[in-house]
Amino acid sequence: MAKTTRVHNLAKELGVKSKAIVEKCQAEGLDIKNHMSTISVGLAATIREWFSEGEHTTTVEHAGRVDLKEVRVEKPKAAPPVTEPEVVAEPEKPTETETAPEEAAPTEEAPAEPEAAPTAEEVEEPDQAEEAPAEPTETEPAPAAEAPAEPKAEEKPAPEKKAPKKPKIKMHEPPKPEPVKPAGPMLSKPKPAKLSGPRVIRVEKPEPERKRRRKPGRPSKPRYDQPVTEPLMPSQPQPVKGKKSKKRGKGTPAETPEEQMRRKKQKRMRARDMADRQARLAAASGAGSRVKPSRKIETRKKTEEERQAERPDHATVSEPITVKDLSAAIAVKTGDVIAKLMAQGVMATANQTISTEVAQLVSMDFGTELSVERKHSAQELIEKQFEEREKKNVTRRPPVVTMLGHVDHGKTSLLDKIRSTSVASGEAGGITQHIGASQIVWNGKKITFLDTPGHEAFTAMRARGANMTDIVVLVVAADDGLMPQTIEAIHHAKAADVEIIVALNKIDLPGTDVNKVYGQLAEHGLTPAEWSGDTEVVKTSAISGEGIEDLIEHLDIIAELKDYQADNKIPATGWVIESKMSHGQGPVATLLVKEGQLKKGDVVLAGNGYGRVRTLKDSYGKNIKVATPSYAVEVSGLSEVPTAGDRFFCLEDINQAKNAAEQNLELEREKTLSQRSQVTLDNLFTQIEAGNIKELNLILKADVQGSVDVLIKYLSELSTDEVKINILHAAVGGITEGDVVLAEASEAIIIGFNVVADEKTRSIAESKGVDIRLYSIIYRITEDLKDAMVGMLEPEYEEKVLGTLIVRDTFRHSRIGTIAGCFVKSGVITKNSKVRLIRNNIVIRDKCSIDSLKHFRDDVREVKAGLECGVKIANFDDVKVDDVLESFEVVEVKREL
Ligand SMILES: Nc1nc2c(ncn2[C@@H]2O[C@H](COP(=O)(O)OP(=O)(O)OP(=O)(O)O)[C@@H](O)[C@H]2O)c(=O)[nH]1
Repeated sequence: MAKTTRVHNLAKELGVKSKAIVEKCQAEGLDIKNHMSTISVGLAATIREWFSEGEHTTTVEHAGRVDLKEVRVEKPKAAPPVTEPEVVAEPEKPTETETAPEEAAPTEEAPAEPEAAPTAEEVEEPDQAEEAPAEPTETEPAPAAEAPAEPKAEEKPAPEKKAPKKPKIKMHEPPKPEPVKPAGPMLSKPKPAKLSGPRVIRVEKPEPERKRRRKPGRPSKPRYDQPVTEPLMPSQPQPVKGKKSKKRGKGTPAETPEEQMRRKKQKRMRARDMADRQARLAAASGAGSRVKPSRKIETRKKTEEERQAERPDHATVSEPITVKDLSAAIAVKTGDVIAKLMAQGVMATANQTISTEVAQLVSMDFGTELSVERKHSAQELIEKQFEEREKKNVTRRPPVVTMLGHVDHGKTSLLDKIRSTSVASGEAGGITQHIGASQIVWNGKKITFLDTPGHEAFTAMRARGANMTDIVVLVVAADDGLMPQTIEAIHHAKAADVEIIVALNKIDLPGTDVNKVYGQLAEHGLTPAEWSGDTEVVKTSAISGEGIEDLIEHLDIIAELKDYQADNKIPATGWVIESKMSHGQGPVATLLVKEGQLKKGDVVLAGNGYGRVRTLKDSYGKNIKVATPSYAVEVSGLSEVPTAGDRFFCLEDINQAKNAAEQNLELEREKTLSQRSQVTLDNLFTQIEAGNIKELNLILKADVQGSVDVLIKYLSELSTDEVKINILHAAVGGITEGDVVLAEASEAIIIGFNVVADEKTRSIAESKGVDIRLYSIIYRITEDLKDAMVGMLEPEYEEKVLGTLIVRDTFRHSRIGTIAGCFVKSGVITKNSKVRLIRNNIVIRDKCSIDSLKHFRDDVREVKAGLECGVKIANFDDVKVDDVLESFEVVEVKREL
């Protein structure tokens, strides 16, 4: 690096006044303020030239001479001539300068030849042009712009070029009679240091460039080193900030096209960097960024707006839909989606699945229309594969007939008569409890019968049965006529688009009014053929056997007309009619073959179950080898008990069956989870608002009948125009599992007044999401319900049960009172916990403090499950053996409305 000196040191060296140097420098436009200012080596060399006597020999310096007489200090002896050490010091650094002393000789010796001054074009290097300020130089005769490392310039004798316009020096005019002497052969005074000045000038050239960058708006001062390419005084107006960049952008005339390209490229890259940075800041939403607060807010706002704009109008997701999937599809934060779901009364975490309907509702709230693509399960793919199979052996198959009708109208008896068995007499309670199936052969033709239960509770199964069937025999007792379930059966049969034939049963009974029944049938779209309608009505008697053959004949005629067909050679498929877990055989299923053949040893997929067919039995319990279309067979060998109505498939690969069965199980579980959205007091208001609830179902359990009656009265009065209070069940006693099941099925809330739910019931309720509310003050129940219905349920405290204790013995102490000797059945009891005393599921005493808790003789803080302890309930002594103590703590609950 260049060594520097100070003005006063240099003045001392030259024997001149510091002030003279300062003034001279300032006159030349240099930034030298006072005698303490630092001077670079190059400048020092220049100054030495200025203050030398007639040895102004450099090729680049054209500043006015200094009148040394004026500026010399009083004691000339103190001013030594230019010293050698200075000269030696300079060449220490760059290698170029090392050669300077040697190269100086020819330069010094060379006579100054102004004509020989090279033009700017000749001497300018491209690099220099780029680094140099943008002031134009083309019109100026360039001073010797020799680079230190440029041998070409050094070889040439340094010509004295034309001096550019010189700045006016205020201090003094150069003496007229003494024109500038060209550097002459002054061998007697060899001062090589003088020549090193201009060389060093080139080395330090980048410095002024840096300064200019720092203060781009300021007019640039002429630099001492500027003669390299331009005169010291600017010949043009000073560039201002904007102009400068513009100028640079266009490129100086000295710039080559490559340089211009390079500069443009750099500019583009800088712009891209800035854009990237802005993007990163925006993506980080300002968090952790070093952006100024004002700008941060601006960025965040912009981001939110952008998000709004980025939300798609339409999105597509595949089932099953998790909250995460939905948020990704509609470009909304998962937290926001969860909040929206909560507002709709659906509690779900990011990874939980939600129903399609709920997902679409949420999407609409965010302004996105959601399409849901059904993801094809393995079973669906198998189904498709089966449907596309080539059928080469299509033949007629027996019709599948289902007996439908009202309870006790004689379905089973009729079927029994048909197949000449005695199934009806063997049934428990006289009610058909499950779907049975049988096949009869009549005149060499087969007919398959499905016997469906007629009870209301089995409506769903009956509906499934109707879908499997070809012909429905609507059994109507002639004495009863059409009953509610008969009408329902008609609707099911019509919806399934199957043939309907009416068996007007019990025709043997006296006093039956056939025309009345005909009229009823006609009312429901089944006008009898006798009345010129399309419906065949066969008068039958399961007792006398009247009309049985006629009925079978009619069935056969319909089958012939419809020509039911199937391929009986391909792998079988069909439905599960019924299933059970057999003690000896494991899962057993009754399958109705729709198509193909089912053999012993076949791999079967049926709902969640799969396996090889171990046994194959017909409806009479006889082992058979193969079942063909319309056959109902009982199979064993499945891994799980399938559900009635499940489709079954015969597959070649047991692994395929296994995978599909496992997937079915998983899908079923997800479906159950996504469908569950129990009503609770917390989400009641939102459910009401969302229109999900029009009736609030309640189950009331209380300690005494009086409480039940009062509660029914008070709670019924809470009904409003929006919500009707519907008390499903009200009874005396503790809350049972049955109450929870009923509450789950009917979306009800359980209210317990002075009663509790036992541990098992509580855990079932928790798993099913059933809300159980326990109270000991009636008005609190009404208040809570009222508040919940208007969405004003206050955050409050909830009791968290810690443990359950059984009182095994009691000890009377004259001073303390009755101590309950307890066994901690579950959980824990702590000294600080509250207890309630329960006798026969009725709360006898609630929220009691504990006076003392002992384990043997020791006072303890807590006693855990499996240990015994002594509990003294504060201010209460009526403790009895077998009482239950429930320990609990009161915790604050934040409601999420
Ligand atoms: N007199 C007379 N009684 C009949 C006739 N058919 C059935 N019954 C009687 O009606 C009662 C009910 O018969 P079921 O065959 O069990 O009737 P269901 O429709 O199968 O009844 P669920 O299985 O409960 O749906 C029995 O006592 C039968 O003996 C009939 O044609 N004439």
